[in-house]
Parts: sequence; structure tokens; C-alpha cells
Amino acid sequence: MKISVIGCGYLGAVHAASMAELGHDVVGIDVDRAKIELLSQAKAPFFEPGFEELLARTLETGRLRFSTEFADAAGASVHFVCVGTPQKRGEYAADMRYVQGAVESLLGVLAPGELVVGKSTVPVGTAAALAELVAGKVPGALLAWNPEFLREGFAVQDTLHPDRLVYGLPAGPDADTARRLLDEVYATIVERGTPKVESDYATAEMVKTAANSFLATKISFINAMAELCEATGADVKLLADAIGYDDRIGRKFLNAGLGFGGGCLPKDIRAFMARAGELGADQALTFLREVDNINMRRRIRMVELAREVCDGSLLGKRVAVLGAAFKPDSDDIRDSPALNVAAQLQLQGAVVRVTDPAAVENSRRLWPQLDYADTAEEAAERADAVLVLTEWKQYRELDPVAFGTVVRQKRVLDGRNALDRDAWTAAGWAYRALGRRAG
Ligand SMILES: NC(=O)c1ccc[n+]([C@@H]2O[C@H](COP(=O)([O-])OP(=O)(O)OC[C@H]3O[C@@H](n4cnc5c(N)ncnc54)[C@H](O)[C@@H]3O)[C@@H](O)[C@H]2O)c1
Ligand SMILES: O=c1ccn([C@@H]2O[C@H](COP(=O)(O)OP(=O)(O)O[C@H]3O[C@H](CO)[C@@H](O)[C@H](O)[C@H]3O)[C@@H](O)[C@H]2O)c(=O)[nH]1
Repeated sequence: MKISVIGCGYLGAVHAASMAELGHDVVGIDVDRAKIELLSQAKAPFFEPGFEELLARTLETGRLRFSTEFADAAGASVHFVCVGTPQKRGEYAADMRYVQGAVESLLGVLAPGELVVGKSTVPVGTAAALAELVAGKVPGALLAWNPEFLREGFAVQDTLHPDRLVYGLPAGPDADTARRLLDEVYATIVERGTPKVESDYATAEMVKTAANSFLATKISFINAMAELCEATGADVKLLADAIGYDDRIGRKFLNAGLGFGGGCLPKDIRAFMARAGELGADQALTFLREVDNINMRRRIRMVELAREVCDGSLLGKRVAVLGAAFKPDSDDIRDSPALNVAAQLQLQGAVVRVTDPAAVENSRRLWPQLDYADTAEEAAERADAVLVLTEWKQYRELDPVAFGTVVRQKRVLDGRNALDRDAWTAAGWAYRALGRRAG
């Protein structure tokens, strides 16, 4: 099947290569010329485990190519829309100009019988409006909404082996045509018995924002418990383990620490609240404001904790920040809690050195005022405190004995509850973590 993928960022590039892996003939389109050049040369424009190998493999088959020209999308049976929907500057709402722009450009090449499939995360109501636009301009062309649930760091695996497929289908007989095309795209995945939910557009759009709201709520729930643990001397990690054994609750997404960041959860809960407000249903989602507040408070608390361990003042203190990406196995620094904390520490007078295995280049571009190091050892040289803010394997596996010879003061703040407290304490480190007793 011939497929086009519009927007080749973290989602679209992986989707394009994965569709080629499934045997389709794919063209990836993006307005960013530099990104298209890299992708065409089998170079990943971002860090994502397994992606570059997949890219090289699928380009080699001849089934995958990339272009900046929408004309190259002509003749595809299915066109996936994977462009960004970031938060609007100074507002909670999603900025829909990229989706609007991409669909309008597509209309120039779209033909009757072809299917436009939205994958971007959008405010509920978007698909219905776009379906009207598409049908008005190209009678016989259809639209479906097929939200994406991949996690960065696991993007390839999640795309090729999703835990469910959601099809938001048009009403009436057009639903059969859209379903048939989607089933053909995902044949390999459907045939292995992957659960499939078929719905109207609004439900499909909401499945995505509801899922991310639930995940964000789960993280803020445990971080609220961490605040209480700090007040009572209880241990949030043990608490999470204990409640997590109840399989109605589950241990996943109960890792307390610096909270959620990235290009999805923060902006998606805010856009959801904004949309609820537009629909006159803002009361339904007021709890998400608290989810957001709890999350942001963790960053402030981390800075306070750093000040506490640095004898009450950060002025002139050398602080090493290990981790800049919003999560491990990614170079994505969108709304990164780690960089937010690093910048706050610097504003309070600390001499901050940040390091990350994959995200230093992106960080330098966005936060040029921060100082960067290539390795944890270099960042921690003569440090008064070390903060582990993204739980990369490299940092989880640091040898606290050897690492202790680099710093001036053996003080470690475990922002992700990811280190072995006993091992660090035994090596003479003063260990502090959010929601846990000092080690
Ligand atoms: N990143 C994820 O893990 C993930 C997972 C699920 C859903 N999503 C959703 O997918 C969407 C894309 O997210 P992302 O992280 O890939 O964003 P991104 O910023 O990495 O990529 C978006 C891409 O779209 C391109 N673009 C913008 N306007 C365009 C146009 N008119 N025509 C062609 N290309 C255009 C940009 O140049 C960019 O390369 C968002 O709605 C996001 O919420 C992302
Ligand atoms: O127990 C946990 C789990 C995660 N996080 C943080 O939460 C953020 C998001 O993590 P994760 O959800 O794993 O990463 P994303 O790649 O942003 O994926 C989310 O956002 C995507 C985009 O919408 C969705 O497709 C995914 O299903 C959804 O998990 C990161 O900052 C994590 O450090 C925690 O603090 N504690």
C-alpha cells in the first residue's frame, strides 16, 4: 500500500519507517529541509533507541523515502498527519496551526477514495471540523482519527507492537471504507490479535487525552504522597511498592521524584483543560490543574533541597546536574524538569554544570546560559552537590566509591529515586531524595 506521513518528528519519522517495515511503500514529508536531508541519509535527527537501524534497513529496501514536497504524497491511499500540536505561548490551549497547515497542503494532492488519518494529539472536535474541510474540498476523500500512544525511548517497539489500535471513524457507510484501509495498513498488527477499538471521532480524540491525563494523574498522585512522606518521615518508594502490589492500582507510573515533563503529558493536560473550558465543561477537569501544580511543585522542592544540603545557600556552590533529557533514552528536552531545575539553581547563584548522554547538544541550543560537560565525572569535578535528575542507566550504575573521589563534598540528591541509597550511603555520601528519609 502507498502511504504518506506528514510531519517527520519524534512520532512521524518512527511511524514512516515502521510502516515501511510492515511492507508498505512510504514517503515521509516535512517542511524542515535539514531533517529531511538527515533522514534521507539514514541519520536519525533525534536519539531514539533502535530507530537509526530501522531507518537504514527500510531505506535500503527502497520502500521508504523522504521529501519536502507535498506533491510526493500524491497517489498514496492513506496520508498520516503527524505534525506537532505544542502548547500556545502564554496559553493552555494547543497551537493547531501546524495541523491546519498540513491538512491544507495535503488538500492540493488529495484524490477521491484516499484517507487522511490524524495521529497528532488534538483537542476533541478537531477531526469533525477537518473531515468537513476534506469532504468539502475533495469529495470522496475521507478522514479518520487514529491516535498514537508510543513512548519516547520505546518508540520503535511501541509502533510495531502497540498494545491497542484506536480507529475514530466517519459516520455511516464511509466507516467501512476507512476501516478497510486502516486494517490494510495495520494488517500485521491486527492479525496478531492486537485489541482494536472503533469509535466516533470525538471518542478517539478523547481516548488519547484521557490516557495521558490518567498517566499524569498517577504520577502526581504518588508525588503528592511524596510530599506527605517528607512531612511524616515515611518512605514513598516503599509506599509505591506496597500499593502497587494491588493489581487494581499497579506499580507502573508510580515512580515518585521530579515529576513529568516532555512534549506530551504537560501540554496535553493543559490543552485538555482549555478545551473543556471552551465546551463549558471546565469543572470536569479542575483536578488536572492540581495534577499540574503538584508536578511543578516538585521542581521547586528539588531546588530547595539542593539549597538545604548546600548549608542554606547556593551562592557560589558548584552543583553537578546529571541528566538533561525529560526521560532516559531520549534527547528530548521539551519541558524537561531537569533543565528547569538546573536553570533555577543557576538563578540562585550556583555554578551549575549539566551533563547528559544524549541531550547536551539540544540543551546547549535552548539553554545556552548553562554550562555543559561531556561526562558525569567532568560535571561533578569539585562539586558541592550532585543532582541526578534523569535516571539514565549510566547514572544509576555509577560507582559511588570511585565517583566520590571526583567531588568536593559527597552530597547526592536523587531526583528520580533511582540510586541504590544504601550503596551511596555506605560509600560516605549524604543521600537525599524526594519523598524519602535522608540516607
Ligand atoms: N513524541 C511522542 O512521543 C508522541 C507520541 C504520541 C503522540 N504524539 C503527538 O504527535 C504529534 C507530533 O509530536 P512530535 O513529538 O513528533 O513533534 P515534533 O515537533 O518532533 O515533530 C513535528 C514535525 O512536524 C513538522 N511539521 C510542522 N508543520 C508541518 C507541515 N505543515 N507539513 C509537514 N511537516 C510539518 C515539523 O517540522 C516537525 O518535524 C503531537 O501532536 C504529539 O502530541 C507525540
Ligand atoms: O512513574 C513515573 C513515570 C514517568 N514519569 C515521568 O513522566 C514523563 C513522561 O514519561 P513517559 O510517559 O514514559 O514518556 P512520553 O514519551 O512522554 O510518553 C507519554 O506521552 C506520549 C505522547 O502523548 C504517549 O504516547 C505515551 O503513551 C505517554 O506515556 C517523564 O518525564 C518521566 O520521567 C515519572 O515521573 N514517574
